[in-house]
Amino acid sequence: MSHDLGLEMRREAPPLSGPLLSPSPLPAASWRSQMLRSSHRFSIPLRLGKGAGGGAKVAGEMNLLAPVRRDRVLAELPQCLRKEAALHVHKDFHPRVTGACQEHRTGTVGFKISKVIVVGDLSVGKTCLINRFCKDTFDKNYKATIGVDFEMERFEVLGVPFSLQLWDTAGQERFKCIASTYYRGAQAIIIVFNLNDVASLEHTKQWLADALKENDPSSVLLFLVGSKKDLSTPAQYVLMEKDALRVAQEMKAEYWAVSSLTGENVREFFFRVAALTFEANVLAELEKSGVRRIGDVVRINSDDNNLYQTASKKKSTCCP
Ligand SMILES: Nc1nc2c(ncn2[C@@H]2O[C@H](COP(=O)(O)OP(=O)(O)OP(=O)(O)O)[C@@H](O)[C@H]2O)c(=O)[nH]1
Ligand SMILES: [Mg+2]
Repeated sequence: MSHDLGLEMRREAPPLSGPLLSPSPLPAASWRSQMLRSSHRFSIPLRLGKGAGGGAKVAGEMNLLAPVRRDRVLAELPQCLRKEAALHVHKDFHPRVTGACQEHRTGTVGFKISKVIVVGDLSVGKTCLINRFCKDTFDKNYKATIGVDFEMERFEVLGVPFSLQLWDTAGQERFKCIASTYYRGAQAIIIVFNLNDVASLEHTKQWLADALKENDPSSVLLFLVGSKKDLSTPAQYVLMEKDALRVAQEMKAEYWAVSSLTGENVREFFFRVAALTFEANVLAELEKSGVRRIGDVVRINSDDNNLYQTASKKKSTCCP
């Protein structure tokens, strides 16, 4: 049974199994025609069990097949909204990241996808936010998300292809247990609250705690996003922003305020998410390749039975 209540989509995604999507139930040609669009929304059927990292197969195909849209090309680091609550305030990408991109040393980053989960109270505007960015649409009617959906977005950052998988989760309590099984493996968590509803801001701490149960708090990037900015008067907004900045600082999250109705800050926000996630991925890749070089030097020694021996092993036989 697939859930389609309130969702415009839609092609059923392949069932999830473990960290990867299992083979598609659709013929390859059918998936390929879907892939030729640069943004895709999938519903996850309710029958699915646990699974979280999903999408690598789909993303792999997308990287090969779909060209990146011209308006998804990032040549510079998009800036934060408020310096008081930013993940970092540097003007440019980390110099090691820029250098690695120029020298084509970004390893597997161009072939990977990064999972981003979007959580928050019901009706705060999570689905509208994703739809405004991915499809440039806005629906004024509330249609609850049941379980989860995800949308694929492809970017090019500093000349390197980069894909984000945006997971839109249900805010309604009765669907939360389904949605939370998809939290695992996120590289970024977007916690949305309604700028006109202080309770939804208070609840963001619980949403964060739940999402962090399934993720590594030391490596995940956090964003706190106030929605429906168009409904606040400037005076109301200033008051709410003060509280939101404090919460963002406590969480170590980057703060944004958006309107999916008018589109204010939506593109800027997602570009920032893509850029910071990309930067973190490249830095992690460089770290990994550095460790590999130091710790796993491959030696060829014809005197040994094993022709390939790591430097550390060799050392231990010489110096007991
Ligand atoms: N004025 C205004 N209304 C918005 C905005 N964003 C969303 N809405 C409205 O808020 C309602 C809920 O939006 P959704 O995006 O469906 O909310 P959700 O967070 O996905 O809700 P769940 O799926 O139940 O968790 C809809 O009626 C939207 O039209 C906005 O920026 N401005
Ligand atoms: Mg929704």
